[in-house]
Amino acid sequence: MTALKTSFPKQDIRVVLFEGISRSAVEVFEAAGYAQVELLPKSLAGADLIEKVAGAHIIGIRSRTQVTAEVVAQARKLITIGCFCIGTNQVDLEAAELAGIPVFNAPYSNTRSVAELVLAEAILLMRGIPQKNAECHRGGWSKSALGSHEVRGKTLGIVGYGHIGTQVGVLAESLGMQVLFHDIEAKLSLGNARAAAGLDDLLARADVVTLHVPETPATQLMFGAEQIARMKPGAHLINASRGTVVDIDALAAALDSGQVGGAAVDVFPVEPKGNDDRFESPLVGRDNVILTPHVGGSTLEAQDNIGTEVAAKLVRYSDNGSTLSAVNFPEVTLPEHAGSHRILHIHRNVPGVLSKVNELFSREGVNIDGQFLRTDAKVGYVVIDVASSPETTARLRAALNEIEGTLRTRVLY
Ligand SMILES: NC(=O)c1ccc[n+]([C@@H]2O[C@H](COP(=O)([O-])OP(=O)(O)OC[C@H]3O[C@@H](n4cnc5c(N)ncnc54)[C@H](O)[C@@H]3O)[C@@H](O)[C@H]2O)c1
Ligand SMILES: O=C(O)[C@H](O)COP(=O)(O)O
Repeated sequence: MTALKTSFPKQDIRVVLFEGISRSAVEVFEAAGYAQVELLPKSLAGADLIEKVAGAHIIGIRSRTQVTAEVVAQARKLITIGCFCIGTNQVDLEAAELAGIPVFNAPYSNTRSVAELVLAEAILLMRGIPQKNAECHRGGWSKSALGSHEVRGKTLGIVGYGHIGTQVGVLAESLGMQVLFHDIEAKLSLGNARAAAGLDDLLARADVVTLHVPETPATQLMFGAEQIARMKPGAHLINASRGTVVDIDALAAALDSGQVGGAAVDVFPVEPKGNDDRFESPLVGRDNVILTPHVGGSTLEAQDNIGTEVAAKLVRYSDNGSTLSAVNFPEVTLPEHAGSHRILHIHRNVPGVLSKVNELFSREGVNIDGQFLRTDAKVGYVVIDVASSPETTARLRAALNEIEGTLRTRVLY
């Protein structure tokens, strides 16, 4: 097979990876011939982020970097974004789509890591270990079974029964826990897990409640004073989803009153941008709270896998145009195009664009080797393989750019 060459030289494609993304990602880019890969240890914000992104063709971020509509608007060279994590709420997905920028993520690679942490926390909270640990560190010694329970036979309430929630449920059952879940979608129960009659039913029955919903307008502060009051008195709460899901002041008050017996919190409404910044939260200083710095998915195994998975998706899009598993874009799986020039045309999904594209090719008398089209509500993505000279391809691209509704074109050969 002939080596794939892009019309825009690969050695000039600038890749910037923020937030300490695994070196496994760099290896994927380098193996594919990308020479300019910059690895930054933390996220940037404001003018610094805009400036850095403006010079990049490909960026990789984790949960911290906020790629807003403003950042997208100034990122004129940017062709694709990789979220080296599950959550994509930190990216303005619509702004990216309308700028012709597909966004990719790693939907599965860290789910096991989160599930293991959550299960460990459920055990520690049910045993009152956070308090005992803190007391020992202060020179105290409370050898007592008071308030310490096995998890066996207790009820775990899972809110959001998706990839992580289901894994937590399976692991919890293997320890003998009863698993109840609540989801807005109808979900197949794994093992002996049971769907609760609703969130209130789950809250009334669970000894430990764990949250695994994404950040959406509907999940913002979905867990506040009202929901906490419906929990069993003294039950425990785990949040490793997103910091905006829980009303943190209401949780602090409930921990003080004893309504919540203990909590494990990995995500916060405001998180430090990097490891040198100070962490502050109303939950700090409480012995019955396990605080972790958003490390649910931070294991070497998960990060290594995520690096490989997302970098491979970005390389594939950059080299070949495939958008399979993009989270904001029409999905097209494309074959190799050795011997043809591949023209990518991204346009607003309005009537008449495709007929103008096809008219152009018939007018130019260019033979089409293959054509692929997918649309979603806002955008159409048409990929045309042609056997033409570089000059003809450049002329076709210029003419495509003139078609009303065109958002972006690229040529690969
Ligand atoms: N702490 C970490 O390091 C870490 C790591 C990975 C993921 N996460 C977070 O965990 C979230 C969940 O991950 P996942 O892979 O399980 O996602 P997923 O999409 O597979 O599952 C989410 C589930 O929540 C359900 N849901 C959505 N809105 C809901 C609502 N209002 N009420 C009840 N259920 C609702 C969905 O139907 C879905 O089943 C991610 O979106 C991410 O924000 C955090
Ligand atoms: O969305 C995710 O996968 C998690 O929140 C992990 O994010 P991180 O890569 O910033 O640790």
